[in-house]
Amino acid sequence: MTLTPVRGCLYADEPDTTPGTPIGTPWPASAQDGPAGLTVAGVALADTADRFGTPLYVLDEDEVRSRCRAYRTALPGAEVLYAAKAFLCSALADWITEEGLGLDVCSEGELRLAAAAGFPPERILLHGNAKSPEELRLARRLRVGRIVVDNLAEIPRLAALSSADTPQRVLVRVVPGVAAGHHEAVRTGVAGQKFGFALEGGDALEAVRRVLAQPGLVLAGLHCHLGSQITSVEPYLTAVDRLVELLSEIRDEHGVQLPELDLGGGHAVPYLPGEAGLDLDEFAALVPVRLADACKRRRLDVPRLVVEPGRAVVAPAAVAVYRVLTVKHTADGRVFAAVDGGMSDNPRPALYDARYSVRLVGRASTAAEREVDVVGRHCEAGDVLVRSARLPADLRPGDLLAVPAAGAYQLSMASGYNLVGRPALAAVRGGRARLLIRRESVEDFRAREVGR
Ligand SMILES: Cc1ncc(COP(=O)(O)O)c(C=O)c1O
Ligand SMILES: N[C@@H](CCCC[NH3+])C(=O)O
Repeated sequence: MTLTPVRGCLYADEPDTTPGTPIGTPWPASAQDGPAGLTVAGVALADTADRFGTPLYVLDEDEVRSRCRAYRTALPGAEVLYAAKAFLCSALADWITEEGLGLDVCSEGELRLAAAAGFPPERILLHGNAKSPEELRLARRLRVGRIVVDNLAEIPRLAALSSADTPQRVLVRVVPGVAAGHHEAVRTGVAGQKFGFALEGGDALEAVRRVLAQPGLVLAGLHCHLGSQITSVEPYLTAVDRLVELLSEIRDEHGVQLPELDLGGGHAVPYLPGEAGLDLDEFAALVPVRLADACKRRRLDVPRLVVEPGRAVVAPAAVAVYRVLTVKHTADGRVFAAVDGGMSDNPRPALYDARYSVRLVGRASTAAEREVDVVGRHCEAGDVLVRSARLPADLRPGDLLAVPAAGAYQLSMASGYNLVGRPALAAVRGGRARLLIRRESVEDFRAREVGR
């Protein structure tokens, strides 16, 4: 590998073609251990960290693309919408467009970014429990394909922006009464949380009635989202049964057959070695068949299946790289390795007690492994990134640590806490790295200050 000094740092200007050893899940498929240390898409993480600084998120473009393709191949009859909330930037929007997926957005910001990136509006679906009048107007102006209705007040508001000549296709978000997901805070398939209309008690049927009464709205189908990080297909099958039951009630009451059934996202990925995600092949083998059978029993036309994976497309494609700032050995035998990021770039451990794995990159160590808590740099005792990690006992300041499965709900949920600034993001492909998002600086914060 040739190392060339550029603006005071070193970077690899020739792709590293030395074969390494693949390290498997939860790392990107391209991740290898080799002479250059840990590489992703042929790029040494240590070189990239030197080039762009840390904390750095490294996103493997081909991993994202191949995950999009896997969905399209596994579910040929279905429509696949990438859930932008997992993470969105213009380059990612380009890859999603090129791979033929649609986009699920839930805010004016996501919608504007997608539109500015040139994402085809007819392939965009807008949902959210609190859409502002501006968001609805923007969605109409941009001609987004579908809007998911989440409360009754939205129906006349949206109808006022639509007409029989330029109708808006909508889905009704249903709460099917199915509990699934990795944490209570993300279980949206049950009553007692803020999203959607419950099946039980008739809320969902009432929403359907009101949408059908509006000449400017076209009811395209039903929508649900059960939760996030769901590892089994079973909850989706139960949701299919319950939603098909509702479809048949709608047919019986209104004489209409709805053409779409959106089961949302929630497909789990492995975060730890040996962990399993949702099996996409099993999902693809069981869900469409269950849908067809349930419809046949009720003599319904089979609606088109829509899925909205976010995490499963992007989480496994990124690695977060941190530099160790201090290593504290306590009298009671604990070791705390504090890194230059933390809960401001990854709030998931603090929010959901999420577990991650971590590896030393950039140097080889023959030291025995020991238990280390990898902690962040923020003023919170709960700012722990990886509890009880196994890392070499000679871990020291200046070392680099890499955390896999970092592509979803980390940068997108990053905050400005302690004015540390949100990390940079680099894309890697074919042995080359390019910066997609620069690091946030205090100047960015100061630029928003307009008074004192
Ligand atoms: C409506 C909807 N669709 C899709 C998703 C994407 O979920 P996930 O990233 O778990 O696939 C979410 C977030 O959980 C959501 O709320
Ligand atoms: N942010 C959550 C997922 C919620 C997705 C939004 N509906 C997580 O990291 O697991």
